[in-house]
Amino acid sequence: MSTDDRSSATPTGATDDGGGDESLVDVRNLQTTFFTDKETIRAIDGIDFTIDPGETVGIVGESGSGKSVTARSLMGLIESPGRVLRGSSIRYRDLDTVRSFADAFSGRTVSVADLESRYDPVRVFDQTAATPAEFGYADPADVPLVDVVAAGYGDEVGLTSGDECVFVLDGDAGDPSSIRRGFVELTRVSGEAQRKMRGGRISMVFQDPLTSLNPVYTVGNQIKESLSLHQGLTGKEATQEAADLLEAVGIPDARRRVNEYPHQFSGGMRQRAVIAMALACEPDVLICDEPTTALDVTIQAQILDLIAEIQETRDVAVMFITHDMGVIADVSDRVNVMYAGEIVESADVEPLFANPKHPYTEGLLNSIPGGQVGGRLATIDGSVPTPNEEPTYCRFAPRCPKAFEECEAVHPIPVPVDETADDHTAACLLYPEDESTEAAIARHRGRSHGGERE
Ligand SMILES: Nc1ncnc2c1ncn2[C@@H]1O[C@H](COP(=O)(O)OP(=O)(O)OP(=O)(O)O)[C@@H](O)[C@H]1O
Ligand code: NI
Repeated sequence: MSTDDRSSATPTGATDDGGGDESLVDVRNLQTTFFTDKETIRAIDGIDFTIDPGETVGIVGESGSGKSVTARSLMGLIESPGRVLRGSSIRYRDLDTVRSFADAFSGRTVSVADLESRYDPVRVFDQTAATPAEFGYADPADVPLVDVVAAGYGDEVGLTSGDECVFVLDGDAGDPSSIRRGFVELTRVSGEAQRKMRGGRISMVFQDPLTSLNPVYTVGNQIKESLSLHQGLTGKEATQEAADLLEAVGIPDARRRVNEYPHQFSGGMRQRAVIAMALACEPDVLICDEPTTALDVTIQAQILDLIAEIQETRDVAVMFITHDMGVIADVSDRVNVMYAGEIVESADVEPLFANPKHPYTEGLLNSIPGGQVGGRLATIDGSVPTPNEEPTYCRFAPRCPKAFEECEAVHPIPVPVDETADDHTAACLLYPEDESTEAAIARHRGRSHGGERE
C-alpha cells in the first residue's frame, strides 16, 4: 500500500488530462494480448475510444475482430494467458465514483500534482519501454505526467507503487469532497475496488443469458443478490424491487414470475431477466455483447427496443457490440468499426452510414442484405487474420479492393478523414483525403502506437 503517497498538500493546478473531459469512459491505447504456447495474439492492439454519459457506442466488426475482448477488458475479465498490457489506460471519470473511491481506498488514491516534483520524463522514457509516440508526442518532456502514471510506467521508475487506482487531477486526494477532477483507472483496479466497478458502475449483458443465470436459484433470488450487494437492499424491500425490475424489463405477471427458475423462462424472457439483473446494480454503463444474436428476429427487435428504453429512462450509457450493421445503425449514437484488434473507423452514426470512409466499412455496408435489420453480415472475401505480429502494414490490405503498394509497408493509424472532421477518423493511408497521398502516408509512417513489449 502506498499510504505515503497520500498527501494533504493542496495541488498546484491540475495536470492536463489530454482533452475529452466530458467522457465517462476514456479508453486509450488499450492493448490486450494472449500469450499462448503457439503464438502471441494481439487481440486488442492499441485502440482508443470514449463513451459519453447516456450515449450508445456501437462496436461492430466480423468474427474475431476483437469486440468481445474489448468488452472483457473493460470489465476486468481477461484471464491468463491473456493480459492487458502496460501502456493501456481505461479511465472512468464519474465524479461521484471518484470521490467515493478516494474515500474508500485512500491508500490507493494519488494526487498527480504531488508526483510532479519527482517526475523526470527523460528517466521514464530511458528506463522503460514507453515511447513518447505512444502518447501522441515527439518529445518526452511534452508527455503529461498523468498519462505516464495511468499507463503504469510510474511503477517501473518508483514514482508510483502499483497500487494506485484513483488519480486526482484537481482537488485534495485526502479530502474526497474537494475533488473536482480525477478518474478511476480501470486497468489498475483489483480486489474490492474491482468488485465495486465490475457489476457495479459497469455491468454487462452477454450473448447467452444462461452464462449469467444460475439454474438452481429463482430469477428473483438472483436479482435480489445483486440488489443486496450493490444497493444494500434485503428482505421484503428487495423482493419488491426485484419484481419491479422484472416488470420494468417487460416481463408480464412479474410478481409471480420472480419466484420461477431460469428454465421456466423463454429465451427472450431470460435475456430480459439478465438485463434486470444488470440494472439492479444501477450501472452508469451497460455493456451488451451481441445480446440478441441467440434470439429469433421478432424477439431481437423487442430486446433492442427495451435497451433503448432503459437507456433513455435511466440515463445509462450503452456499449453495444454486434457484427450486424443493421442493428448498429438502429441503436448507436457513435460507431467504432473494428478489424483484427484495431479500430479502423470511428464516427457518429449518420456520417458513418451516409459517408463511410474506410474500405472495410464500405465492405461491411455493401454486404447488408437489403439493409434489413437482423440480417447476418455477408462476408467480404476472406476472413479476419489473427493479429499475431506487430503490424508494420495494414491488416486489411490483403482483402482491400483499394490497396496499393505502401499498404504492405506502412501501418495506418487513426487520422481525421479530412481537415474539418475531428470526429470522424479512419486508419487508412487514403486519409486525410484532402492531403496528397505522400503527405498522408508520411503522417501514418511517422507515428505508432507503442507500449509494453513482450
Ligand atoms: N482466451 C483466449 N485465448 C487466446 N486467444 C483468444 C482468447 N480469447 C480471444 N482470443 C482471440 O482474440 C481475438 C479476438 O476475439 P474476440 O472474441 O474479441 O472476437 P469478436 O470480435 O468478439 O468475435 P465474435 O463476433 O466471433 O464474437 C481472436 O483472434 C481470438 O482468437
Ligand atoms: Ni464476440
